[in-house]
Amino acid sequence: MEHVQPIPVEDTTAAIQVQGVSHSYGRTPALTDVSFSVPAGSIAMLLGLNGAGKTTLFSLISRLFAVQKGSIRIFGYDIGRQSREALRRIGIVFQSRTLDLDLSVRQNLAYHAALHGLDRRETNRRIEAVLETVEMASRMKDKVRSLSGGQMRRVEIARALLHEPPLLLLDEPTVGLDIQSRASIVRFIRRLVAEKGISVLWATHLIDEVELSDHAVMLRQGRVMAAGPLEAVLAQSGSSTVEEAFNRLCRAPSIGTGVPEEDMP
Ligand SMILES: Nc1ncnc2c1ncn2[C@@H]1O[C@H](COP(=O)(O)OP(=O)(O)OP(=O)(O)O)[C@@H](O)[C@H]1O
Repeated sequence: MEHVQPIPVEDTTAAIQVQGVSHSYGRTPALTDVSFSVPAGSIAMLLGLNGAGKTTLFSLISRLFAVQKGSIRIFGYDIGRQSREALRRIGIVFQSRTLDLDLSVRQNLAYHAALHGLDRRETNRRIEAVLETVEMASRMKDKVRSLSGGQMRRVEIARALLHEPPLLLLDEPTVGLDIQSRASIVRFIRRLVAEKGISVLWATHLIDEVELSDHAVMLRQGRVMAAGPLEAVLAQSGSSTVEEAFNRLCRAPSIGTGVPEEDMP
């Protein structure tokens, strides 16, 4: 009997579909032939050491940089050719802080709402709602400067949610926070996914933030080492824990040098 190969079907409902993406800074390659997809309604953890290419990937998905090679689709919309449709579906929290310290929490959010063309009444309604979500409504009138690092992060998450995007990009949102603040951020994000069905791509190297029901994209020196439901990634790498998979896939000796990445100058 003739063996019939299944025909690969392009999943246009994927929240993110990255296909064959490469990116270089001058001659330095940062991403090489990166492909993966994030199913709608799921949390995908983007795992990799410092320098693995996580921020570069976020910069391409959020169109901070133009895609040099390959394609990126957000809910089926090409980030280069249909950027308006793609970008309005994305909320992003960058690694570095981007709030204006001398404005109030409300003013920071109102500025973002204006960029998205929301009218005053809708702006007020949404600011209250998103600040409730991250339990920061009581600090609405306070200057950002008076907040703790964890509270600022919560305001940044609120801001990213203000235009009600179905996809949230988080670039190491818990780095530098104490255990309690980290836990509360993780809790808010997971609650958002469960209650509102939004999709999340979450860059981290903190493997305790990963749960078995998540998807994972394991990145090492700009290459995807494994991607898919975490359980499948564990099975594929012959690992019984996330830590083991991370060590095998993301922390292996540096390609071409035999030197572990963290020991490199
Ligand atoms: N503006 C830039 N110019 C030149 N090289 C860069 C630039 N930004 C990043 N790189 C290089 O590209 C590679 C990927 O960096 P990137 O910041 O994307 O990694 P990362 O996984 O986000 O790391 P981290 O966790 O430290 O933020 C690294 O080798 C880095 O040195």
